[in-house]
Amino acid sequence: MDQQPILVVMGVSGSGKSTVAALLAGQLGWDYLEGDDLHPAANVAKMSAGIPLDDADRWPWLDRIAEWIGAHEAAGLPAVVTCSALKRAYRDRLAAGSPKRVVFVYLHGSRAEIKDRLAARHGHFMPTALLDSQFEALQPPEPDERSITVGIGHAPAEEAAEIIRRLGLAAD
Ligand SMILES: Nc1ncnc2c1ncn2[C@@H]1O[C@H](COP(=O)(O)OP(=O)(O)OP(=O)(O)O)[C@@H](O)[C@H]1O
Ligand SMILES: O=C(O)[C@H](O)[C@@H](O)[C@H](O)[C@H](O)CO
Repeated sequence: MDQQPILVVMGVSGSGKSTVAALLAGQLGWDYLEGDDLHPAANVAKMSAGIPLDDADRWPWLDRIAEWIGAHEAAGLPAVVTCSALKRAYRDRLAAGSPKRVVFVYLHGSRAEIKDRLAARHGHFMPTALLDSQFEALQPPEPDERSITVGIGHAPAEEAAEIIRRLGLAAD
């Protein structure tokens, strides 16, 4: 890779984005953004009420994340950010400002596996009932996108190590 990347850790709710991305950012010593922190309050209220977000809800949120990515592009800094980035059009928006540096890391797992994890997770606004809608919206990365797909069947530290190895990144 010519320049150090800006990694967008993506996938449905409960696939492990926050867990794996925090490990990655810590090990690499890179800036980290939890994408959920940029949701407008109305989006969080909607999800908390068990109503899936639609495109109109997501665009302003994606634009905020794209702005954060853009700042790292402008500064020449590597970074890690979590974002479900479920649809191709969302990813194209996120990568538009730095097409050579954004790499999507898609955490891929079965509905059953993720449902179990969500059922065991507490204190998070996203209800398990929204998982079906997440899979309905999901468009996995296509071959022409800069991405890697990582299976979620391993321990978080192993997933982070796999990502670092496959992308040829050096941990701090
Ligand atoms: N590799 C893993 N093995 C086992 N459990 C995991 C793994 N990765 C994450 N988990 C657990 O699964 C749950 C979901 O993980 P996490 O919150 O990181 O997912 P997420 O994709 O960020 O979800 P959301 O988009 O809803 O915020 C958490 O309780 C987490 O501790
Ligand atoms: O795109 C979406 O439908 C939502 O934004 C969710 O995916 C959340 O951001 C998050 O993953 C829940 O915790």
